[in-house]
Amino acid sequence: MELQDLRNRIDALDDQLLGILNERMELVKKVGDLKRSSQSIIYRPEREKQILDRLEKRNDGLLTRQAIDAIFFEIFAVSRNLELPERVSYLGPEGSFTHQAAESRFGGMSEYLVLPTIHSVFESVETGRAKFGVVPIENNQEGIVIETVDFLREKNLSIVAEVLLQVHFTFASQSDSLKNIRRIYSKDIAFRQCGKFISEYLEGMDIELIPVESTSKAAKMAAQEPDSAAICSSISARLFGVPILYDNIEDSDQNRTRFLILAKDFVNIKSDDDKTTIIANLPNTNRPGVLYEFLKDFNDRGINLTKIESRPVRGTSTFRAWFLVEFLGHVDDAPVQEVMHKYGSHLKWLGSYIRVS
Ligand SMILES: O=C(O)C(=O)C[C@]1(C(=O)O)C=C[C@@H](O)C=C1
Repeated sequence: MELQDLRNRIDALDDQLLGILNERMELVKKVGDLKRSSQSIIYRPEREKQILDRLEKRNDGLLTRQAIDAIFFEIFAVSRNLELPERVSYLGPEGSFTHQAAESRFGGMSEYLVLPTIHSVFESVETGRAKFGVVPIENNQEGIVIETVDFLREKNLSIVAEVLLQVHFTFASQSDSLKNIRRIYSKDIAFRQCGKFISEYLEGMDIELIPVESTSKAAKMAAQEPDSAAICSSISARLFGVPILYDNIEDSDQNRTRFLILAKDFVNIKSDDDKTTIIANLPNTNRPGVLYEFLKDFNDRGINLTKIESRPVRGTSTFRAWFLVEFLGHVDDAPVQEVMHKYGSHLKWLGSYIRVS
């Protein structure tokens, strides 16, 4: 078949897609009207997951689950904006991995508020300047993001959802030959995570590695200085118009960062695959066995703990700690309710949300 014939058939399918998408939006608008009149929540991650799971089961074509997710998350984001436009804040700068995580759930059309610190993201949601906030919570190679964990305890926000992002770095420069590059900008942690690439490709060359605050700052610098390069995310290279010379240059393809979507007073309905996050401020932690007994309470009820992080209780001379605890299940599950009641005000529930694996 000729190229033109194939393109004509693609055009015809695109016409159909457009018609179907508009038809879908008519229905979404009606859902939005119903929700507004009953003051219900617009964002329903468990419904979105149900749709994605159903489509994956039905699918017998070339689309992978990842591709179905990417296409439909964009459709859901457009739908939610049609139902009620909502502003989303994230830890910037633009082009950061948190930006990428935010766009993966809220799409290219949402209104974004780019903020300089994790604290300002929490504050923007608390004060209602943004309906949702996106912050990193942990990287599987580097560990927990302490600031996020501490603000989860201090502030009164709920966890709506988690997002997992595989961290890929690109090598971007306006120079088309490595020979002409004199400086490479990046974040110190990114230099560490791309060590093999740096030693293999840049061995023996007179190049200075310059750490800057963020990988998007690095891309910005590389856009201004033609004899420099940046190790950055592909989104920031694109944003600043710096050509990508090498993609996926990280040492390990296991590098993943987990982000949280936060909102005020948000409650997810139970799904078949939930995770719950709580803060435990246990009494009498100087008595032997207190933490053991607490953990045993989960074990005895068959609740699978997935994380326990300890943080210091500040403002005292003791070495007391509080804990961020995560486990599989929803707060409405009977065994979880038992533990919550047993410890009462010593536990703070932060949210039950769909687990991303
Ligand atoms: O089913 C709903 O509750 C909707 O609002 C519709 C819809 C969708 O586009 O399918 C949009 C937003 C929600 O997060 C979930 C689903």
